[in-house]
Amino acid sequence: MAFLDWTWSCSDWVLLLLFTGVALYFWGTSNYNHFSKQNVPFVKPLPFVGSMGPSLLRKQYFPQLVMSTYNKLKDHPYGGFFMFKQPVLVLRDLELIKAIAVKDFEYFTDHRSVLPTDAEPVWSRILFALKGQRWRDMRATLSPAFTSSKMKTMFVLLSECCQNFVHFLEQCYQQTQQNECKIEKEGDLLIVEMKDFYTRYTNDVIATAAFGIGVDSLKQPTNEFYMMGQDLTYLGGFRAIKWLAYMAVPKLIQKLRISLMPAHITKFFRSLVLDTIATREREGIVRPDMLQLLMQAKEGTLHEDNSAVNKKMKLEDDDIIAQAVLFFLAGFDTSSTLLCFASYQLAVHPDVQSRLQEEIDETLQEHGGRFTYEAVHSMKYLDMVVSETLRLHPPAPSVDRLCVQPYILKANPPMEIHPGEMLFIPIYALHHDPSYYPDPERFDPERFSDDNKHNINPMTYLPFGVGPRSCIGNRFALMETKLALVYLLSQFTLKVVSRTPVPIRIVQKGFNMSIDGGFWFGLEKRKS
Ligand code: HEM
Repeated sequence: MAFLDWTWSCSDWVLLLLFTGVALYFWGTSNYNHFSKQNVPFVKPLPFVGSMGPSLLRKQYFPQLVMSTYNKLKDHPYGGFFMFKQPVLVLRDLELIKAIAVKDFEYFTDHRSVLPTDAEPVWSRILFALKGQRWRDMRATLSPAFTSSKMKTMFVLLSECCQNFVHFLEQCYQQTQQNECKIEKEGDLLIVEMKDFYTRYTNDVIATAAFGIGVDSLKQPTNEFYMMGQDLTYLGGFRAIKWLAYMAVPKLIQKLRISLMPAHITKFFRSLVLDTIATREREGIVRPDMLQLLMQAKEGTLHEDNSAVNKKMKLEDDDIIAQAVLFFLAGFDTSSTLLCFASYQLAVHPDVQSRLQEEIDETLQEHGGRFTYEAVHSMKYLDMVVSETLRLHPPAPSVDRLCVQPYILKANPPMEIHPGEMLFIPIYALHHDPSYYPDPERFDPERFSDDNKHNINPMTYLPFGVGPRSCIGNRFALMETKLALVYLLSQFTLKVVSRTPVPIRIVQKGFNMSIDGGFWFGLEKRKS
């Protein structure tokens, strides 16, 4: 057979290479006329990588890529870019965003597949990955677990985690605690890498609130739950290559049934959840946490507030494991990122920090020295600070929607969208658009004061996404972050120190945003 004949001449090999190169080029650019043939403006793609080049070369981090795409499409209600070979329609116009995500939601109910379903039987059951009716049923089943009254019952668990960290910091301050965490004492200050610190807090919060186990990751820095969480969210080395391959050629990865989630992690979380459920059932233990609510959903006894039992669907064990892990994945890094950026802004804006501390002190006094659920939720300035941090540094820079039924985009010019096509809502860019937020890079909590917040168009402020598919855990996330800030600032003041990077340079670590050099701050003990 000529193909296997090693006596091929040099020119034969050159021809073969040339042919392969040309064939690959055509494959790598095969659908790059997707937008041009419809006269839709788009960001020019490069072969294979589409518009992702600057992000892959680490010249632009994902929020910057979202921003530059949005700016390049200025003056258009929508436009295109390419995520590798996948054409993605970016929505700029606020009415279009509202139509896709809210009014005509039934045409765009799904996200693009986040994981190869065949290779990930547990992971493909997570709410975020579910599609169509199955998503509707699961969302309706889980929603009662996130109402205000359920948050109130979980408040006590979160307060315990906050008490643990304040106690730990006080011990470090008095140097009675040897710690393996990134906390050092320098003069009157504790020097703390807050990303590490807050990640341990949000990890403990999810451990107790979602998995029903108590861990203290500051006192036991290498506890198994924490280490598994780190492993789960580690996106370096070979794992990064697998994820990139999945984004570039999802069908091939699906076909090869390559698993993106290491089996030992799935095994750990599976036995953790199943053992806890078995112990609770055996010993009749009832605990005010998400696992208990998932167990009730499985039994069909989970109540909507003030209404009947939700009987939308029966959960299987794998569904429960999947949702518990999702709460962990969706919650712990996003919330710790929010806490880090809030701390940064407070440290570099001491006037804002003092005003917030005054509010905390007064509220504490009014509530008899106790941080109750009502006390934390009554703090208006705290809400303004957290809202402005979420505007300036949204942990999710964009969200996607997948078209599930043919749709005509009612814009000038109109556009036909077909099932399987993907759309993007550029959260980060909307939050930084000067026509919606004057002087957008300035940290100004006043934008969210009672007098000003009515000027904000709801479609320009989307830290938790938008419409029926928005974040189910937003109340929980806000409670967890506000409570941590209240506990911390009632005892300590955040200070800029020589290791604090000012101004910050955003970098991407794994799924989330961080800053170059780490979130180093000084903590000064407040005089009582
Ligand atoms: C500051 C913290 C958080 C931020 C900024 C955030 C943001 C988001 C965003 C942008 C989405 C996609 C929404 C959309 O497509 O419109 C989302 C979805 C989701 N989030 Fe969060 N989230 C946070 C914390 C949490 C927490 C603590 C939990 C659970 C305990 C959670 C659970 C979920 C789930 C389950 C979904 C998928 C919802 C669905 O597909 O129906 N999130 N989140």
